[in-house]
Amino acid sequence: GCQTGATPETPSRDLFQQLGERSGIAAIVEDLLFLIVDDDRINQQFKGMDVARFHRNLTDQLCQLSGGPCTYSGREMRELHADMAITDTQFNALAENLILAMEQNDIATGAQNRLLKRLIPLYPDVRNL
Ligand code: HEM
Repeated sequence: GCQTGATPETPSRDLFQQLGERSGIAAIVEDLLFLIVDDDRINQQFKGMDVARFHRNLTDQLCQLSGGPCTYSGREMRELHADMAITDTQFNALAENLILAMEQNDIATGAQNRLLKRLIPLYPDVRNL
């Protein structure tokens, strides 16, 4: 579960709030999915994926990374992306789409950047470096 309740304010908690809590993050991930499907730089990679599972797991991951009360229960990042041969261009394309999705959901630029900063450590795993 991912409940929101009376919890002391911490910097990480604050990012979760700025993203609109789990429901706000779920809306961002939904918009991200539409952008991915429209983006010829990356959409072929996502052909045949389980959309509902992707939505749930990425939402939980971003919720947890932003300091929210969620636990990511999807597959391990390196293992999951290992056979995809993801290029820098494709990684950047996904990041660009995430930024666009956050823009569409009126997320403040500072909050956008703070989330991106927390995703950067996953770069070597996603690119299998
Ligand atoms: C920081 C960057 C990234 C993060 C945090 C991330 C995270 C995730 C997460 C949480 C899932 C769902 C895991 C699950 O269902 O068990 C996923 C699935 C997937 N990711 Fe990534 N990802 C990133 C970058 C990329 C890039 C750049 C690509 C390709 C362009 C990509 C391609 C995929 C595909 C195709 C799936 C679906 C696999 C399937 O369900 O068959 N990811 N990713």
